Amino acid sequence: MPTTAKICGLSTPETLDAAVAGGASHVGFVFFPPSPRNLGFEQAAALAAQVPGHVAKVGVFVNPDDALLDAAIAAGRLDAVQLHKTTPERAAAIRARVPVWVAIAVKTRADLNAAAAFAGAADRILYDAKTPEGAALPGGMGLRFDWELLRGHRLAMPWALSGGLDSTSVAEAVRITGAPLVDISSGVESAPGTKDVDKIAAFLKAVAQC
Ligand SMILES: O=C(O)c1ccccc1NCC(=O)[C@H](O)[C@H](O)COP(=O)(O)O
Repeated sequence: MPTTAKICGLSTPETLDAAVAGGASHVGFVFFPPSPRNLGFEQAAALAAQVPGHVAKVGVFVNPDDALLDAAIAAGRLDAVQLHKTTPERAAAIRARVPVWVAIAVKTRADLNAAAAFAGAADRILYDAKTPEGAALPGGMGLRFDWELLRGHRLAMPWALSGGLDSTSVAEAVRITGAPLVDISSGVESAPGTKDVDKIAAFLKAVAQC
């Protein structure tokens, strides 16, 4: 199966176009005000209108309440929500309304065990690098974890790899982990929150060669 890619934290028409033109399977819209990638609802609606049907729109949230979820799902016409810092109970409740990705923050092998609790409560697990205690963001910080932790990894649900990827490292990451889907944010930016069309194109070209 070819590796597919999600470009996360898009916020402009030009960079969204680059992701779609380069063959991204998913695009990510962040709904978390402390993030430099945070979208307003009108901005999300305009971007969503630009996404063709074969590309899935994933909203990224940190422990959201129902009001934020409802507004963002409607504005961004979201196909799935990606939840950071959630619980199996909350993920299951949200999954009754919309497909759910759950981010699992990884630093050590023991962290991988957290995924099992989301069986039946998530549609996909996103293994992402754990950010430091007290960090402003739980993702999108360009940090990577030891990919060897996922060598030979088996999970009875779809999953994806994230954290510190870029166009020069993604082939090795996929070779080691066998990730079916890779997710990237800061590795295709020129500054926090500023996506770069050339970096997006280079990353997606590298993924296509995996
Ligand atoms: O990207 C953000 O600003 C963000 C904010 C709050 C929660 C999650 C966030 N990003 C999650 C992602 O899916 C990122 O793509 C993922 O962490 C990888 O980021 P990077 O290491 O920068 O490629």
